[in-house]
Amino acid sequence: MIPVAEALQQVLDLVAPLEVEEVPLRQAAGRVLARDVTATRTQPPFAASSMDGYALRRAEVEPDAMFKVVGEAAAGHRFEGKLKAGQAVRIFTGAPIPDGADFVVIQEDTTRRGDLITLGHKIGQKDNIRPAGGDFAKGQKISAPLLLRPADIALLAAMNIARVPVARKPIIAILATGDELVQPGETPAEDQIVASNSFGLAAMFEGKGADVRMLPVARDNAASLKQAFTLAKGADLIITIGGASVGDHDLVAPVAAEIGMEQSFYKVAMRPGKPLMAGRLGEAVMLGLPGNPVSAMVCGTVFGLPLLRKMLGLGSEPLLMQEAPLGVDLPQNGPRTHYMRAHLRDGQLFPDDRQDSSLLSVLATANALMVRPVDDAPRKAGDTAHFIAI
Ligand SMILES: Nc1nc2c(c(=O)[nH]1)N[C@H]1C(S)=C(S)[C@@H](COP(=O)(O)OP(=O)(O)OC[C@H]3O[C@@H](n4cnc5c(N)ncnc54)[C@H](O)[C@@H]3O)O[C@H]1N2
Ligand code: MOO
Repeated sequence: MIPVAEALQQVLDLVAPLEVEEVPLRQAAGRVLARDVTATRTQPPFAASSMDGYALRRAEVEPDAMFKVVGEAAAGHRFEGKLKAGQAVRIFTGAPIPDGADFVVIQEDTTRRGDLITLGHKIGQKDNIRPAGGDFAKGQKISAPLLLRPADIALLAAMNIARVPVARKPIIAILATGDELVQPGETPAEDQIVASNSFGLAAMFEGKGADVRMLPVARDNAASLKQAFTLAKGADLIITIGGASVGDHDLVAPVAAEIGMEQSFYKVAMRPGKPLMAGRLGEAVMLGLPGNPVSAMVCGTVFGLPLLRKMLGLGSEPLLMQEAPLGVDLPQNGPRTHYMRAHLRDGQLFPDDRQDSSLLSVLATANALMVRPVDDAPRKAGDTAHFIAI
């Protein structure tokens, strides 16, 4: 057994950031910007009105001042002339400020009769003009790497960047193993159960930017497992589930070795997830997860997500660890880092009473994995605890 930190480092050492590809802006959300991009234009490209009202000269603003309305400026339609003394231009939000004007009075502060407007008595100091380039200037940079959120997509669009350089999506093949497994929707025989964690892991990785290839379930024999491995060809990461322990039907390690896997490690001092293995298999990295559903999901979180982030070019930082006071007393921890399914409630952390690694219903209602270090001393309610939000 090796410590979690060492195992994670070894796993991360197996991958490098993937190559860059260009995608249309509409497909860029949720992808990782892989190269810096620069604005191809200035926004706004002209000084623009921020209100509906009248453009005029600030020097002429005083209570009861009268102006002749000589034209109109709307968004997309500038006023072509030049404003002269005593003149105003009817203007709408987003319209270019006419030549000669340096102030916009909002229409609520005016009275209009025919072509004439009269100002009220309480005109504010604010000019209601958005300067050219107030948002960004041509050449302004968006720095990579960056996970593109909806606001980034809007900014890229405003910068007129129609094709976006992003990291290629990692292809992750998920291979569940076991004679007992059927797929959701099928009818299990008496001794069978429904494959679950393969679907949970697929959701986990797809949600973080991977393309997941769900392979058919491999049966507990070498031929079936070998056949399934051939279907993983082309994947960047192969994740097996189950068959990782020491039982007579746990064939993943021997079969993977037979087809050329160079193992980095087997067994990690973590709970759940002890029988985790990792290594290189041809061009791909292989992560062999234990079959117990919570073990598989916890290993996916602790190892799979950082691997994915590194492949996407988002760096190698460990998962964000947060702190909160414990809500209960806890006994001494054992010799493995314990990822306890916990509830963060009213700012306090409450580990669930039921920590068996088969209990998906507990994992599904938890919102935190509380992390207890190896041999952590007994803890009292109120002591600081560390957790990963899930
Ligand atoms: N003598 C020992 N026995 C076990 C040890 C050990 O150290 N010595 N370790 C235990 C630990 S810890 C774990 S974790 C499990 C891991 O076993 P495997 O990886 O070989 O997993 P399986 O035996 O194939 O399955 C375990 C359990 O999970 C269910 N399973 C498997 N795949 C799925 C799936 N895709 N969806 C839902 N459920 C799945 C399977 O039916 C079993 O119930 O080994 C312990 N034993
Ligand atoms: O460590 Mo196993 O992963 O308890 O279930």
